[in-house]
Amino acid sequence: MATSLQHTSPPTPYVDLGRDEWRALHDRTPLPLTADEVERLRGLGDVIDLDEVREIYLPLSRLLNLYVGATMGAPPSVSWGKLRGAVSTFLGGPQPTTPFVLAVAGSVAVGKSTVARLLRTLLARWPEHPRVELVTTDGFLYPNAELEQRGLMARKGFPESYDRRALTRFVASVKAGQEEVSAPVYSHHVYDIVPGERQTVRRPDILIIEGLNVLQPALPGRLGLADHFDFSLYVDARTSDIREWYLHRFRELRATAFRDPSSYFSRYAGVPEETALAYAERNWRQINEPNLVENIAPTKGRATLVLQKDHTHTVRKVRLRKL
Ligand SMILES: Nc1ncnc2c1ncn2[C@@H]1O[C@H](COP(=O)(O)OP(=O)(O)O)[C@@H](O)[C@H]1O
Ligand SMILES: CC(C)(COP(=O)(O)O)[C@@H](O)C(=O)NCCC(=O)O
Repeated sequence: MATSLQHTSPPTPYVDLGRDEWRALHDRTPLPLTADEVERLRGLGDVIDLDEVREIYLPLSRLLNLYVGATMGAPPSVSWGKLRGAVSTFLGGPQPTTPFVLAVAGSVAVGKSTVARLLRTLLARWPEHPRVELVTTDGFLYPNAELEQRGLMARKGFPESYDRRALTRFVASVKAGQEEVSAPVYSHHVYDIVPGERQTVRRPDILIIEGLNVLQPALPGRLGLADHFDFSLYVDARTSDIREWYLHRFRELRATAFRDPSSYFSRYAGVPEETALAYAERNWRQINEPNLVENIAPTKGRATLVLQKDHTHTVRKVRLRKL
């Protein structure tokens, strides 16, 4: 005889919300977007539907605002910084605040940069944490010369193509509250690290660290990058959709940025479209897809929150780790 237990899903460590359930949270988000802010978001230059911003990303910024408040505390009031307050009491005195570290993970072309830029803007609107810095992990790729030497030129984006120690040290120093920390800078234009250029971070309220491999587990015996995160977000979609977005972006870049003769990819602006697309397809098949399958997707379960997108970039499901 069937028991009711057979019909009950087993408990999971996540809360799953469908689009409509998540969207309903929008009504409870105390900081609506003003017309000015909508204009500013348009100014970011990203293709993103403004209803999607209001219904999905604005509630997400509120959830993050709650996490920042609970973890870091702003003014030590009843509702702010309970955890910090309790720990300060335990340690016998107020502890200095350090930046809240938010990681954004996912495949090449899944939309990480778009989400990270959007969150930088949305999070900075909250009065408790106006100073938000965004750093991408590509600055920690080894320079091409080093990748050549290590035989890794066809593995750009794989965990071994990064200076993982420098990346972890960077995030640890920001998290430690160091006054000024700097990161190397990668240029998609020249397809290499820019010699001598640095991005400096000066004790922001929030640091967003965005990249393919941010959720990779630590090497045995070492502290991992993810050990310094206060919250992590994984942007997810079907591999076949991500492939389409990758090829679409390549086609768009061919018509714009690749036309600049100083671009590393300028040769693909001058060849027939099918030759250029064959190159992009090969890059997807040989580099980005295997990296997604072997290294990136397996880290999804470690994220605090997963955004699941459909083929139009519309978020259909949000999965949040239970506290
Ligand atoms: N929410 C969105 N709505 C529409 N297009 C998007 C959205 N997010 C990303 N895209 C598009 O998808 C492609 C990949 O996005 P991008 O943020 O550059 O990805 P990543 O940083 O993960 O490589 C780009 O062409 C971008 O314009
Ligand atoms: C620079 C990247 C490795 C992404 O770096 P991230 O900031 O995510 O660490 C990636 O966008 C890339 O250029 N991959 C090389 C393969 C390709 O050209 O598609």
